This record gives sequence, structure tokens and C-alpha cells, in this order.
Amino acid sequence: MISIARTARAVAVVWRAGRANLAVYVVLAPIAGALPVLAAWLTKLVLDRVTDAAGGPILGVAIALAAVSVGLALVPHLTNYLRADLGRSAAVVALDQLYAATDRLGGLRRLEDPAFQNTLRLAEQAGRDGPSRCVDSLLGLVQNAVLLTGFLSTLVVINPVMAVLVAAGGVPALVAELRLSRRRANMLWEIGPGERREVFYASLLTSLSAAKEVRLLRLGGLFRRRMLAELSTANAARRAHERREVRVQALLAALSAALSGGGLVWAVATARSGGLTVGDVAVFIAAVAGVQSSLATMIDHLAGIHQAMLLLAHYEQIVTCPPDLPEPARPLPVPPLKRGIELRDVWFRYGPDHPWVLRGVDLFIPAGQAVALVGHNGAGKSTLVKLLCRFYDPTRGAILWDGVDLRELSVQDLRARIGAVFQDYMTYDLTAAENIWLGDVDPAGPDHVRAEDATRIADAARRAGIHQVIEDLPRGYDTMLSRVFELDGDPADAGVLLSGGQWQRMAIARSVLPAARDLLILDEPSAGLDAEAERDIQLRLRRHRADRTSVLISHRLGTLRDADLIVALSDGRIVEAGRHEDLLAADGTYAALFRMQAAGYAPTEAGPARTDAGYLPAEVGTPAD
Ligand SMILES: Nc1ncnc2c1ncn2[C@@H]1O[C@H](COP(=O)(O)OP(=O)(O)OP(=O)(O)O)[C@@H](O)[C@H]1O
Repeated sequence: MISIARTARAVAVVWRAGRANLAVYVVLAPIAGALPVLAAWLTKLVLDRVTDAAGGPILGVAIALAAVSVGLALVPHLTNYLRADLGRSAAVVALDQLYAATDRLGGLRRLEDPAFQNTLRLAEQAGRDGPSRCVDSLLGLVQNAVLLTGFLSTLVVINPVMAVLVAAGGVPALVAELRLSRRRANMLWEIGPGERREVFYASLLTSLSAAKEVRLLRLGGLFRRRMLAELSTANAARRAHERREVRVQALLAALSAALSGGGLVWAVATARSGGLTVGDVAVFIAAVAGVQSSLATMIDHLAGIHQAMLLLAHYEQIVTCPPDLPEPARPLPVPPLKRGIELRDVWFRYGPDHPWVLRGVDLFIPAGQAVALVGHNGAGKSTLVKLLCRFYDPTRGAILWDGVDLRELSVQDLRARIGAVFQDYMTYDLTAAENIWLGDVDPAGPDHVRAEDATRIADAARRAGIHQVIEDLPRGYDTMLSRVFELDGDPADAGVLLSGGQWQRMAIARSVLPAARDLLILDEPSAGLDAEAERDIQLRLRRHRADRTSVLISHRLGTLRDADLIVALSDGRIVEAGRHEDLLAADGTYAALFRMQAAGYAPTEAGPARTDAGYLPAEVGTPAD
């Protein structure tokens, strides 16, 4: 039910977050519980001595009561501050552990799993307030246990039957609250996917990158309705749960009110017959209320811990999740590539229910040479390079780096040897300098661009042919490439956006920033460039690639003709491989595609030559359209 080990781990997080604060909080909790009991007894003494002149000196008791009242007034403010501060610091520690764990995953599989995403969302919630809520509830239990002990002993002295009745009244409440907390945790899990979709639709309505399509296609209304539908479904589930809570809690409150009402009638009747003093009645009323409220609060805290435990289970699932790319106990360091990379009978599919994407690929990528992959959409080209970066492991077969299986190597070392421009490269809402600097961040270095990085950043920008464009920006390399964030929080310094081709050059600059990468992967690096820019970037990249191992993917076959080896993939298999001239002579798939594109460049009677060498699959743009 409530796991001791998990509770201990939650306490450890809070302890790490703020030892001094936690220590003070721990000391204050029992004091906060004792003060109301002390106040009730001192009030009884004051009343008894006021109503009975022979009762003894009153001044000292009155001063003690005043001192306790000051404590009663101050302690809650202090504990509130400590609670909030510990909550913030614990969230920092817990979220740090959570995101370090997601970073350790290494591959892409888990992030592509909707169930993992659901768990991750609840884990984020639990990480933000789970550990501190758990400690709050534990200390709340301590505080109220002291309060309960004090008032229950008082009741036992005055009326033992009443003490038993009030204490027994807590049992159904405890059972009911624990059930409710389990139901609440289940309800949060069930509405999780819908809430993620709600956030997705809301982000489409406000994100700049979606705005063009959303406005042009007039999708705003549709997405808003879908967002509201998800919100209503989640609200309905929450409402149903809260109604159940209200029903149960109203019943429990009625039971507790009946008990305290009965007790009051008994106390007044007994006082009338001389069995209790005025002070006894006052302390009895305070004790009944104190026992009931401390019991109710303890039950709340127990339910709170119970629910925090259920949510923390998701948090722990993520934090202890093994990497989706298993590494050997002693991964081998990755030496500079000398001979080459070999794909040996590589089969791959994205999941057991998915079709095969690669079917027995055998390929040798010799060190220092350029290998080009060509083929229709969906042939498996990008998948192959994702395997080279070890974002996934082959389902069957192996990939060898100078003869050593990638699975034997350190993933981090391997990635440090690869530079890549992916088809879906990133555009970061950061400065121009940072957008390039991210290509070679020293994990042990500072978290910002240093002055001495400026030269190599500018060199990389030159190699990608984007240096002058950056220089001409309002703040040069310090210009924010964003319209949604301003530089250093200064609203007057709103940034600029680059064109698609300029962004692509930024991605290229990022990939060529590191001085030595053994393997350069360029997946459609010039898709967004005009013909002249494409030629320019190809020349620059060719110079950069010289003597480097590279894997190139492009649908513009003209850009690949100087590759050392051109490999045509079809339906996950290699159907042809050779140099450009050999493949043309072989007159196969590559030759057909190449000629089709070349024909697109030739002047026709109907009009001038095309400047764009892109091609479309045969079924797109046919007269039948
Ligand atoms: N993450 C993924 N999960 C499931 N299937 C995927 C995933 N990524 C790609 N696929 C599938 O794998 C197949 C090969 O995709 P891949 O991106 O490797 O093709 P490609 O040759 O690079 O195509 P293109 O020329 O369009 O970029 C496609 O059918 C695609 O639907």
C-alpha cells in the first residue's frame, strides 16, 4: 500500500534538496502539534482559577498562555515558508534526476512509445511535487499524532467512552480516503493520454511553426474543438471523482458532527449537575474538536502519501528505466576510423508489429570515402543512418566499426565521432552563435559560448556559406534566431527568423563545427536550397568531406555523382551499387532516376529548363491528377 522504501527515497530527495530547512521543519512539526494541547490546558487552568478564587495564582498561567498563543501564531507561518522552499528545492533535485534518466536512454525507442510518454507526463508531475508532498504529509502526520495523543489523553481523563467513540469514528474515514486516493491516481492515469492530446492541440493553436498551416487551412476551429473535447472528457472524469469525494466526505462529516454534538450535550448536562467545572467543559470541547480534526488531518495526510506514492511509482519507473540501448559492462572506447564501417546482413523494423524496413543489407563504407544512398521515399535510407548513429540496434545482423560491433562500443564515444545533418534538423530559438556552437559542446565545459569560440564558429559558418548572412543580422552572431524569445529578456531585442535554406546552412555549420568527426552524415543537406546555393554548398561540403568518411543522402542525384560509391536502396534492400558511371552503364534503377531528373533540366519546346533537380514519384503530378 504505502511503500516504506519509496517513502524513504522521497525523503532522501528532500534531504538532498535542503538539509537545514528539513531539520528545522522536523523539529517544528511536533512543537506545532503540542502547542494547541498546551493552549487548551492553560485555558482550562485560567478559567478554573478565574471562576474559583482559591484556585491558585493566575498571572503566571496567563503569561504562559500568552506565550503559547504567540507560538501558535508564528509556527504556521514558519512551517509554510519551509514547506514552500523545500518543495521548490526538492523539485529541482527530482526533475534533475528525471531528465538525467531520460537523457541516459540513449536511443529513440522509448520516446516513440505512447505508454512511455504517458508515464513520463505523470512522472514529471510527481517529480515537481511528489517528494515534498510526501515529506509534508509525513511531518503533518507527526504534528497531528502529537496533537491527537494530547487531546485523546485529555478525553480519556474526562470521558473514556467518548474517547473510544471519537477515535473509532476515524476508521471508516481512513478506509474511505485511501480508496478515494487510489481511485484518484487511477483517474489521473486514465485521463493522461487525453490531457497530452489537449496540450498537443493547444500548442498547435499557439505555436509559431504551426501557425501558417493552421491559418491557411483554417484549422483553428477544428483544433480548438478537439482541444475542448479532450478538456471536457478530462473534466468529466475529474468531476465524477470529485462528486464521489463530496458524497463520501459529507457522510463522514455528518458522522463526526453527530459524535461531537452528542459529546457537547453530555458535557453541558454533566456540568449542570456539578460533575464538570467550566474549565473541564472548555477543555472537553477543545479536545473533541482537536481529536476529530487531527484524525481527519492525519487521514488526509495518509491519503496524500498514498497518492504521492502511486504517482511516484511512475517517477521511479522513469528514473530507474534501463537504457533502451544496452551497453556492455565495459564499453570499448571508439578509436578513430581506420578501415571502415560494415553493415553485415542488417535487418531492421521499428517494432515486432511493423514491416521490415531494412532486409539483409550488406554494405561496406570504407574509411575516407563518400558513400551515397539513393532510393524512393520510404526505401529505408534515413533508417540506415539512424542505425549508424546507434539510435536503434539492428533487429538482426550487426554494424561493425573497424570490425567491432557498435553494441560493444561506448555510445557517447561513438556519437562524438559522428557529425550529421538530419532531414528533420533542429532550429533552436537561440542566438546565431549558439545555434552553431551546439554542434560541439564540451560536456565538461561552460554552458555558454566563450569569447574564444567565436573564431571557430565563424569558420564553420563560412564553410556552410552563412557567415555573411549572420554578420548582416542586427546583432551579428548575438542575434536571436527567434520571434518568440527575446535576447536577455529585453523585449526591444526581439530576434529575427531565417529562411528555410538559411536554417539548413545553420544546421550544416553545426555539423561541420567540430574539427574532427570520423563520419559525416548528410541526409538531404541541400533540400531547402536554390540551385545556385545548392551548388555552392556542395562545393563547400566536398572540400570539407575530403578524406573524411561520409554518408550522403539526396533525392537530387546530380549532387551525388562524385561519390565513391552510390548505393540504391529499394524496399529495404540494396538493388545496385557502384560509381555513377558504372550505374549509368548498368542502366538500372539509378540510371532511370538520373535520366528522369536530367530530362527535367533540359530545355523543352514548352518552356525554359528547370532549375530544380528534385523529382516526384510517378504518381504525383500526372495528367490524371
Ligand atoms: N520512427 C519510426 N517508427 C515507425 N516507422 C518508421 C519510423 N521512421 C520511419 N519509419 C518507416 O520506415 C520506412 C523507411 O523510412 P525512412 O525514413 O528510412 O525512409 P527514407 O528512404 O529515408 O525516405 P525519404 O526519402 O522519404 O526520406 C517508412 O515506411 C517509414 O514509415
